[in-house]
Amino acid sequence: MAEAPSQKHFPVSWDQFHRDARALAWRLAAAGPFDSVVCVTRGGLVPAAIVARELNVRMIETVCVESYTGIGRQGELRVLKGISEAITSGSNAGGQGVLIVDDLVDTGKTARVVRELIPKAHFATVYAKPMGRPLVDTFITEVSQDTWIFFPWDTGLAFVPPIHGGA
Ligand SMILES: O=P(O)(O)OC[C@H]1O[C@H](OP(=O)(O)OP(=O)(O)O)[C@H](O)[C@@H]1O
Ligand SMILES: Nc1nc2[nH]cnc2c(=O)[nH]1
Ligand SMILES: [Mg+2]
Repeated sequence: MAEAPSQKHFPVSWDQFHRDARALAWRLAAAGPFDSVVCVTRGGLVPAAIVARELNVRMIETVCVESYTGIGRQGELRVLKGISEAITSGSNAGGQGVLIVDDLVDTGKTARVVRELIPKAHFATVYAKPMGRPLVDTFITEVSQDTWIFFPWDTGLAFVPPIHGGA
């Protein structure tokens, strides 16, 4: 898969991701309470599970978005499934008391589209890049715009050649 030459790599292990998602939950505990969690698929599924467990939220919804087709390759953004009215009705109108969770914000395109669907919701991500940062209410770690984050569900153990060369 082709990627921009200046791209730095930021690999995240399961352990690290769990710690960071739990740190996000600690921060969100002070920003709530939240009646429901909306996760932005697919990357938001794992952090949403961790955050919902920590905050004892059992009402979980998805908003299904398709955007990136490879490392650093953003295609046209399509919302494949919107947010159920059950989540945004009554006292939760407009997204009041609703928490949106995604793994990261990069250009902010995904966050902007999801926010339009549910403007009063609180938007949280584990990681943020500078362009998308203004669209997020709460996040844990910022990485530079030219960094590509590799999540544990996208990676696996592999041989690394020794520094001195050869095997
Ligand atoms: O701020 P943006 O530039 O819009 O990028 C952020 C989005 O990109 C990734 O999703 P992706 O489209 O790769 O799909 P996935 O969640 O199914 O992996 C990530 O999970 C965010 O949702
Ligand atoms: N895995 C991954 N998906 C992304 N989508 C947009 N930016 C990123 C990134 O840095 N890593
Ligand atoms: Mg995503």
